[in-house]
Order: sequence, then C-alpha cells, then structure tokens
Amino acid sequence: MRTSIATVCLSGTLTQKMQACAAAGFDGIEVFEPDLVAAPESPEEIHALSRRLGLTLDLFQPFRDAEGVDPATFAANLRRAEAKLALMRRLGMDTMLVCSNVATATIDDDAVFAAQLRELGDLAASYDVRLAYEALAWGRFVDDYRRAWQVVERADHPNVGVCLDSFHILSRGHDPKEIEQIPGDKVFFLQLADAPLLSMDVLSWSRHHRLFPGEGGFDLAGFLAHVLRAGYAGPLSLEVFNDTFRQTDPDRTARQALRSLRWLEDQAARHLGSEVGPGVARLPDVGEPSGVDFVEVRAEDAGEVEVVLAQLGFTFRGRHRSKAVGLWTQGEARVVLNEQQARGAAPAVAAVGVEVTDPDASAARANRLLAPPVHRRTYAGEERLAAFSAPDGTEVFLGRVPDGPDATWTGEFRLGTTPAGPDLVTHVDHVNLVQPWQHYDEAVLFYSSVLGLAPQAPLDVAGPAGLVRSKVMRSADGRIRLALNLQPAGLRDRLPQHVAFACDDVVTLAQQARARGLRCLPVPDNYYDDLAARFDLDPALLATLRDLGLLYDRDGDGEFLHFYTATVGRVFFEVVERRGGYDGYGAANAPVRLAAQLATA
Ligand SMILES: O=C(O)c1ccc(O)c(O)c1
Ligand SMILES: [Mg+2]
Repeated sequence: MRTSIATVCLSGTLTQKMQACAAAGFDGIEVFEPDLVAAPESPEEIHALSRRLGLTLDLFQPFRDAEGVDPATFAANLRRAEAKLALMRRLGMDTMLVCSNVATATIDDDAVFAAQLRELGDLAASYDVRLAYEALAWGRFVDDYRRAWQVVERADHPNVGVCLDSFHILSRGHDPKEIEQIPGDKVFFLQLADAPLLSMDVLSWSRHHRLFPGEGGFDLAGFLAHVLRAGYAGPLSLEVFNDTFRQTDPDRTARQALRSLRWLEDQAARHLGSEVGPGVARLPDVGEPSGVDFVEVRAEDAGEVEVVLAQLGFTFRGRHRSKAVGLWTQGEARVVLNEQQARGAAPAVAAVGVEVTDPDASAARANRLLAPPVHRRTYAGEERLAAFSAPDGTEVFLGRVPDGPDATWTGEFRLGTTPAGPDLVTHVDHVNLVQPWQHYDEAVLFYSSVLGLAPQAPLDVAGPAGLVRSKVMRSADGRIRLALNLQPAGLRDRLPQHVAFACDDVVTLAQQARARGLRCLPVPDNYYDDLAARFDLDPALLATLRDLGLLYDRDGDGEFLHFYTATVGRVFFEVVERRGGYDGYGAANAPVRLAAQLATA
C-alpha cells in the first residue's frame, strides 16, 4: 500500500522534513499546517519540491473547530476555510483534515454538525477538495469515530468522508470492529499511531507520547485489519506527536517510521490470512531465531575478560586464523573477544549473533526493514555472516542454525584447548543492552520487526542514579532474550551491559569460580535479612546464598538463583539458574545490583 507520514512526526524545517521522508522511501506526506506557515518557501515552491522528490502531498491538516457552532461563527469558519482551500490549490492538494470541534462548539446536535459539514463540503467541492472528518478523543461533542461517521453519513456529500486515527480510537478503548461498517470509499484517510499504555488525560498522551506502530501497546495489526476489511485503499499514514522524535535526526526518524509501516502492513496481512487483498505487501517470513550464536566483546585489550571467563569455567578455543579475535566457549555459550580496531576501547558488548534457519531470507527481511547493514572484512574461505546495526550500535549477526553442537564458523579458530570437563554453563540466557534514551523506542521496533522478538511488559527498576526502564524482547520459546535497559539521564557514563549465562547448578559453579579467584559483585547483608523476611527459605539455603553472594527470586513454584561478576570496562557477566519454570530476570534484585555497581565503580 502507499505510505505517508505527517510532517509533525519529524524535527527540522518543512523542506528538511520532506527530504528526509523522500530519502527514507515514503510515497507521500501529510502537510502539518504550522510547518507550512513557518516555511520561507511559497506554496508553489513546496509543491514543486514535492514533485522533484517524488512525494505526493496527501493531506493538509488540521482544519479546526469548524462545526457545531452558531451561525455567525460558522460564517467566519467558512471564510477561514475558503482561504485554506485556496492555499491547497496552490499546493496542488486535494484532501483536508477537519478535526472535530474541541473549543467553539455550542450546539450538541448531529443535524447541525451534518448541515455545517455539508455546506463546507459544497465550498470544498468548488476547489476540488475532499474533507476528511476526524473525531478527536477530546472533542467537545464528537469524540468517537462512530459518531463522526454518523455525522458524515447524514451530511451525505461526495466531498465529505471520515479520517480514522488509531490513537483517538484505541486510546479511548472504542471497539475498532465497527470500522467495518463504514464503506471503504467513505474512509478518506487513515492515520496510524501507537502509544505506550498509560493512564493519563488523552490530550497530553496524544500530543507527547505517541509512538510508531510496534513501539507501544496498541493492537495496530488488528486495527488495520478492520480498516482493510472495510475496503480502505488509500495510503497508510503515520501521525506521531512525540517529544523525542521532534528533537532527533529526521532522517533516522523517517527510516524508523517507514520500518514501522512495512512491519505493520505485514502484520495486518498475517492477521487477515486468506482474506488479504492484493495490494498489501508481505515481508519475507523467516520465523523466529532459535538461539544465540555468539556474543562478541570488543576491547583494545580483552585480557581481563579472559580471566573472568576462565574463572567461570569457559574454555579458550583458539585465535582466529586471520584476525585478532579469540573464542571462548562453555556448553552452547560462545563468547568472541575482538581486539581489532578497538584502540582505546574498554571491553563492551559489540555484537550478538543469532541462529536463524534461512540467513538469506532473514537478511532480505532486514533490508526491507531498512536495517543498516554492517560490513566486516572477511577473507577467502571464511564464513560470511550478514550483519545489521541495531539502534544502540550493537551489531546483530545472522548465523545458520548449526547441524552439530558447534557453529561452523568456530572451525576458523586455531590452537585452542578442547573442553575438558562437564560444562556447567549450558547457553546464553539473556543479553542486557543499555539503550540511549533517544533510541529506546526505535530499538524495541528494530528487534521486534527485524528479528521477530516479542516485547514483554515494561518494568521500572529504581537505581541510585535514576530509574532504569527495562523491556525484554524475547522469542516465544525463550531461547533469545534481549533485555533493553534505558540509560538514566543521571548517569554520565553509560551503564555497563551484561551477558547472562544459563546453568543447572549455580551453587557449584559459584563455588568453583570462587576457588579460581573470581571477584563477584558484593551483596550487602541487609539483602539477605530481607530475603529471610520475604521468603520462608530453608536456613541452609539462605546460608549458602549469603556465603556465595548469590541472589534469589521466586515466582509461583519457580525459583531463580543468580550472581554477577565485577564489571570489566563496560561489561559484566551474570550466571543464572532457573528452577521450576521461573521465567523472569530477578527484577526485585536489580536495585541491589545497581547500588553495588555504583558503589564499586
Ligand atoms: O492534537 C491535535 O490537535 C491533532 C490534530 C490533528 C490530528 O489529526 C490529530 O490526531 C490530533
Ligand atoms: Mg489524527
């Protein structure tokens, strides 16, 4: 379907916004009137620029407070409308958004709304313009799309239809199913926005917190499916008022925006199944990744990380035959230590490899979703893995699901040791990636659309340097879990990232690691006193936890035992044992960890 975006979604001047939309690959834009009013270019110049850029000007918006008014006010509204219609002709535009009256309406009567819209429709027809009437969630009288449609039906004018905006409908909890009752050709325009599920007044929610589809909590695929069932065939347009996107790079936001639409179109097509029409584009269907292939830590000198991995029981498997890269493994957990092009860099998580069944299809999907490709030097005979840069800069590699116990690329490593004993670590449980605040929502969309991971409900963790917002992106079977943590503004330096390894016997592993000299993150005694109060723990277990510096959590019948290593550069490791189907991450313990890390930093 055609794609469009309101200029209000982006930062910059009108012409910068237009260039960003065209560069990302949008078909058209909604011209937000204040952007035009503030522009030095004439309407004719904007029209000419849109043609040069290959963008259609799909919707002029908004025209406010038109209907439900006394006759004198309505006469003034007609005069105001005529000026805007003449302006639209200069822009070469044919559709104007009329939002329901929030301010000047005094007459709560559908007959009056319909008669006034009909009269406006006559005026618009003389300029070859169509009016799309939109119920704002905070409209004075019309605040529900179903009432807006009743008014439009009653106006019965070929130039008057409705504009549907997912935010106004879903924020109020109005059932979108009745959209299917509206004839598709009377839906003149469709605006799409997601939002986090907040409880606050709808106007502030709408003006500051809207998000691109896939970044919030609304069911937009289900919503769009209703609109498509109604027979709507116009553009899919984004209208996202958001404080962050208004101040960040418009080129980047525009790419993120188009990614959200391509993802949503595919989701709606899945939702519709065999009902889907021919114009709805699908993405390559790749299934979800089945596991973590590797985690890469990059550093100028990875020596300290090697020490910690050895203490945790990892085996050094060798150096890469042509690069300054080493491989450490335990069970199916593989850690690559990369010392290339890392001058001055403290150890940090640089890349995560995931296992997919069809890397080419996954790469094609990522390309279609405008994921920036990463190019790394590979030499003849080496396995070349497609990679993309996530919004936080983490490089995501797409590897093939291995046939045997080891990924094929591990054969490129030489002169290592063969794993000797029984491995206690079985695999990578989760990777925790710190997100700069301005890219957080983009990261949620990136990991859900490109990798097909599902966002879990967000959680706030109180740390001594600020609240850390956390959202886990995971595959259905839990083999991939990426915890995205928002960097609190109060922390000058980035929070460390971490890699958590799963094991079946964390007590033994902790004992062995201690014997090898591992420095764990210290846990205060107060924590264990509180544990004893909260849970009716076996005193012997409590003593073991206290002795080894292990943390503990419980959900239902499940139990979680875990510990953290000290931080090396910007990375630390965690070892976790999940008992009895425990599915969380020990969130209750996170404040203790954050405080201990701050104290030892
Ligand atoms: O917040 C507003 O005023 C506003 C304006 C136009 C829209 O389409 C909308 O959804 C909201
Ligand atoms: Mg709208």
